Amino acid sequence: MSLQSIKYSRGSLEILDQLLLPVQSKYVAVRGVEDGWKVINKMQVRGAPAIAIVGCLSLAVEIHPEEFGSKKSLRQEVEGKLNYLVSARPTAVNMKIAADELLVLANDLTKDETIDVGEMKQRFLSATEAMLKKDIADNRAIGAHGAKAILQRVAETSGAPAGAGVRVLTHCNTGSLATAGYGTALGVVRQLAELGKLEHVYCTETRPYNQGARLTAYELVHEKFPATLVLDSMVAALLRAKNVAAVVVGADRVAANGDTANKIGTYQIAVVAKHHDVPFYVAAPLTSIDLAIPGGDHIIIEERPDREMTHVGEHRIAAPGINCWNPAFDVTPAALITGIITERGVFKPAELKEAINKLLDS
Ligand SMILES: CSC[C@H]1O[C@H](OP(=O)(O)O)[C@H](O)[C@@H]1O
Repeated sequence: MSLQSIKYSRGSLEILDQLLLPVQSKYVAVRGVEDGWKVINKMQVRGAPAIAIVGCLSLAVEIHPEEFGSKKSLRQEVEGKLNYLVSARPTAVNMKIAADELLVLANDLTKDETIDVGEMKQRFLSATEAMLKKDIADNRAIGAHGAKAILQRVAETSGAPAGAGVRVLTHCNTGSLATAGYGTALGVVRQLAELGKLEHVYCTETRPYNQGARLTAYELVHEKFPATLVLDSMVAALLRAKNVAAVVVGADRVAANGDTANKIGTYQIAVVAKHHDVPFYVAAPLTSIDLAIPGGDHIIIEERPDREMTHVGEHRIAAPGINCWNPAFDVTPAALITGIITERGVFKPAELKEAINKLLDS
């Protein structure tokens, strides 16, 4: 049983094939950008941060053995292949942000007359490799900020005895299998557990890919957390009956106003949480926040193949001939979001844009 979604050393990249989990734990070699695009598009690896890291590392393993005649030719190869990788899945912004940052680096290195093409390649490889450690550090910070915010909110509003543990609900998979490690929303759950404050965690099965039943449950069992799997259709009954203190989910793209695209089903959980006065948190690194778009209506929502709904593996579960609608994500309006938990702190949606701009300026 492994929770390491990405295995990398310079010149070598493997990903844990998440289509086979939880029954089979098998690593798949990613030999270059074509492989990288395929494993992302097929969702053998998924999760906004993991998509960006695997995409960029697939470029790193491709250019590592290559000799480039000039810095310009290296830059042109980098630009073309980064744009290709961004096309693998359109909703999560992390790959686009990483591609933009790496292209700025490639342009700067091209202009830097103090280094040759060999040094440029080494610096480019180092920059892509740094994403792994940074993501884990970001996730641990998200976990710390998120756990503190939830415990503080519960202490202020629920009347629970000081120091009591909390019961939380999460959706989809936002753990080590969606990132370089530790996780975003599941990083908050891990931090609550590390503080001895996790009374119980509920995870939804998250049809149709079943990230919750197959991946989050896999992580929670691995960690031996007190956890229960629920159907997506049970969330209203759960919030009514089980004294859930908070909902914490991930994000694929957070717009400047705080509207958030996340796994399909997130929006209706947010509506139900509002009805039951349960705080609803989004946990996301700054690399998932897209200040270039004003609101959720501007987010492209990926539609996945009907077969992901009509079959479980090779077994058909829907009537042949029925039409399907299979958007992979939906958008939760900022008005339903209590706070956006990032590695730099927790922000109300209305404060997000100004706070992030201040952080970026500093
Ligand atoms: C930290 S993962 C963020 C996000 O990615 C997942 O989508 P997918 O499994 O389709 O890649 C899900 O929406 C998570 O919340």
